[in-house]
Amino acid sequence: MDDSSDFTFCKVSSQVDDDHLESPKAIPSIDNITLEDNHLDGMSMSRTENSLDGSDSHVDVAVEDEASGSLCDNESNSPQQKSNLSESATSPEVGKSGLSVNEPTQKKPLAKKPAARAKVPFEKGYSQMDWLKLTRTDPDLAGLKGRPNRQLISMDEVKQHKTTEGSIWTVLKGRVYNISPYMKFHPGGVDMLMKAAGKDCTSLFNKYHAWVNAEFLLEKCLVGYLDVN
Ligand code: HEM
Repeated sequence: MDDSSDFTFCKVSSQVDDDHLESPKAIPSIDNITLEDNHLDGMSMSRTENSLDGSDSHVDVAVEDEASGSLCDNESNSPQQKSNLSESATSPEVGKSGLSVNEPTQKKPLAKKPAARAKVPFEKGYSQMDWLKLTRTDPDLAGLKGRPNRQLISMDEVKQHKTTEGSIWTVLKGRVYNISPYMKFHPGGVDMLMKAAGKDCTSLFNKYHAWVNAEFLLEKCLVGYLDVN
């Protein structure tokens, strides 16, 4: 068999040709490049903006329950963690600028403070696993009493469900949920979730935990969809 027609045996010649690639010229001289310190300042500013609430008062009182890990990819997907990864992955090694992150004298300004956590210990019987069990057994968590949940609901109507026992509504990503039954199960506490009562809580939700899968957690609490007109 002629080797040249056989893919398996096709000859591969070296592509590494310094003249062709012009490698010395392809890499620009970095002698004159300097990095300004204010670049780093900018990054730390944005870090502050991204913090949960700008305060350091949160204490991690998390009680690890058996289900939280499966409900949200809380460690690897948190925005803070992602940012850490990208920062370390893209940090340039700048040999002469004095800002190389690999230099031993350089303290680690790029390492973001760990996200402040404010999980509250759940009462017995109110873990996320207990919530999942309840969603499977309670036939009317939304409190619809037989009405369909495909209806359009105005913001005015949502506002009226602010304090009503058993019927506290919120809007999250265009969906209206009855969050009353979830209150005591909320890992961030009742007080925090009450901030969502009668409002569109999408931005608050995203601020604290955009990675949480609320569509899944609150599926059975769906009352309807926000009427934006
Ligand atoms: C309305 C739907 C909501 C659902 C389904 C929900 C669900 C959850 C879940 C599953 C966690 C645990 C997160 C984790 O372990 O990483 C959590 C924690 C937390 N939530 Fe919510 N939440 C909601 C709304 C809110 C709102 C509106 C706020 C703020 C006003 C809030 C504040 C918090 C806080 C402070 C924590 C603890 C901090 C943390 O775990 O990082 N949540 N929530």
